[in-house]
Amino acid sequence: MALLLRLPTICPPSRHSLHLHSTTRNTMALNSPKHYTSITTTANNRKLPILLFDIMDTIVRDPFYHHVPAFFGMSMKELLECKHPTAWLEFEKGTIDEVELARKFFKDGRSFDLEGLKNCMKRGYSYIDGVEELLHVLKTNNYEMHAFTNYPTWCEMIEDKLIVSRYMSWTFCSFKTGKRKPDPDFYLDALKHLEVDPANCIFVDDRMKNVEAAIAVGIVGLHFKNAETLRQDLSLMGIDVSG
Ligand SMILES: Nc1c(NC[C@H](O)[C@H](O)[C@H](O)COP(=O)(O)O)[nH]c(=O)[nH]c1=O
Ligand SMILES: [Mg+2]
Repeated sequence: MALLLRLPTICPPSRHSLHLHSTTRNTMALNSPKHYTSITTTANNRKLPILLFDIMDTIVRDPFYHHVPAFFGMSMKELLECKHPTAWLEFEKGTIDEVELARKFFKDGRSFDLEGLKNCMKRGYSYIDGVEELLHVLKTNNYEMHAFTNYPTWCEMIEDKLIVSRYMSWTFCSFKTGKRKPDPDFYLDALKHLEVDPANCIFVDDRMKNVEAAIAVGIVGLHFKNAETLRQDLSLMGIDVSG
């Protein structure tokens, strides 16, 4: 089983605590650290828990680690040595656009074929094995799902190719919010937007530090390893993953 991270049964109040949304009734059992004994709905028939998904290397393969070095004819080590240290992060936060990214992608300001890089990224995007099938089941079983991703406007290229919106909304994207995981404010803003108690959200991410940040604000955190262990973890928590 993939590592399952959960706050103590009842999350201790912190300055970040949010109040239970007033329309919530019969909330999930809080007396078991590892299993929700009931799936609940709110007064407006909202099914709980809400599922929040990291995208890169949780739902979609990140082309950065193989396709991009190959595109530049470099090893990853060589690429990291000559890349600008913050340009990509700025692009992810939406503070620069892709033209500016291209201008400062390399520390020495050398130019490159931006359209070629974008096509390379597009070719590289694919669902991680077994994930789309799991999303399909969760969608069929009426779970509310949202993307929660550090990624630039190129989310649109992912959407164009994989139509992730069939399964979840592109609600929480760093390029729109200007915040990146593991910034606690990114998670707190999401809870405020969703008007939901953090214990009624499950967050799934391949990076442990992002999972830990979710847990720190009271969200249930699952560390993604692969689709099968995620299915098992969700099932153990009482989520209906039957097809
Ligand atoms: N530095 C560049 C990256 N890096 C990969 C990113 O870390 C990744 O795409 C993203 O931040 C994933 O975040 P999450 O934790 O999965 O939400 N990728 C590029 O394509 N180009 C870069 O220059
Ligand atoms: Mg990721």
